[in-house]
Amino acid sequence: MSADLEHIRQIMREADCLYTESEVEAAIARVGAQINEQLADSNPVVFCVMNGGLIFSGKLLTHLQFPLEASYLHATRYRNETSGGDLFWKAKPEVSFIDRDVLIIDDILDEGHTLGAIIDFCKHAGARKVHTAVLIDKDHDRKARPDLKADFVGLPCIDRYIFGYGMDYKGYWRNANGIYAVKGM
Ligand SMILES: O=P(O)(O)OC[C@H]1O[C@H](OP(=O)(O)OP(=O)(O)O)[C@H](O)[C@@H]1O
Ligand SMILES: Nc1nc2[nH]cnc2c(=O)[nH]1
Repeated sequence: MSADLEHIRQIMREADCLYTESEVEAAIARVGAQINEQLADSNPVVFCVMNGGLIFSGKLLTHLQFPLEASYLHATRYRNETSGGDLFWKAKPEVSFIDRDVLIIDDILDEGHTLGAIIDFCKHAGARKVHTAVLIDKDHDRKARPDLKADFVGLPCIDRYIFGYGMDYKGYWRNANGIYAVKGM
């Protein structure tokens, strides 16, 4: 069924901007500097978590000034909905990372099921060390593993459903050039 584009446009018109483009870009640059400090000698395999991690990964990668291999994996829990279900692997990593450092880049750490499962997968598959970077860490007490923190975090976020910079509303507005919260959610 095709989307109701008027509804999709209305979501953007009525959304609250939580972070502007320049605030997000500054956060990405900060995360890039931290990763440069900590991982420059680790020769990591860097995995973008599709789809949401696409924009953060692309922008973050250009800040990284050391040798690395970049690839992607695709795991989804929300599948274009606004509440999550079971994690579904659409594409497991194809680049070998046995005994290598891995850096996982995703857009958001919300309840943390997705990142937790990806970390477990990489560890069981033989990664030497798994590092994680997220653009947004959502602030609430529903974390699947309260001790699971991302190593690198761009920005904190209030407990609302957000979109932009890779994050979608029903598959749309991943292209929004700021971080927006859906009205009433
Ligand atoms: O911390 P969690 O509650 O597990 O949620 C975070 C995950 O949810 C989104 O993925 P989604 O399943 O929506 O797929 P997408 O990347 O294609 O948007 C996002 O990209 C994270 O990977
Ligand atoms: N787009 C989007 N995806 C998510 N996945 C988990 N939480 C969120 C959220 O707030 N927005």
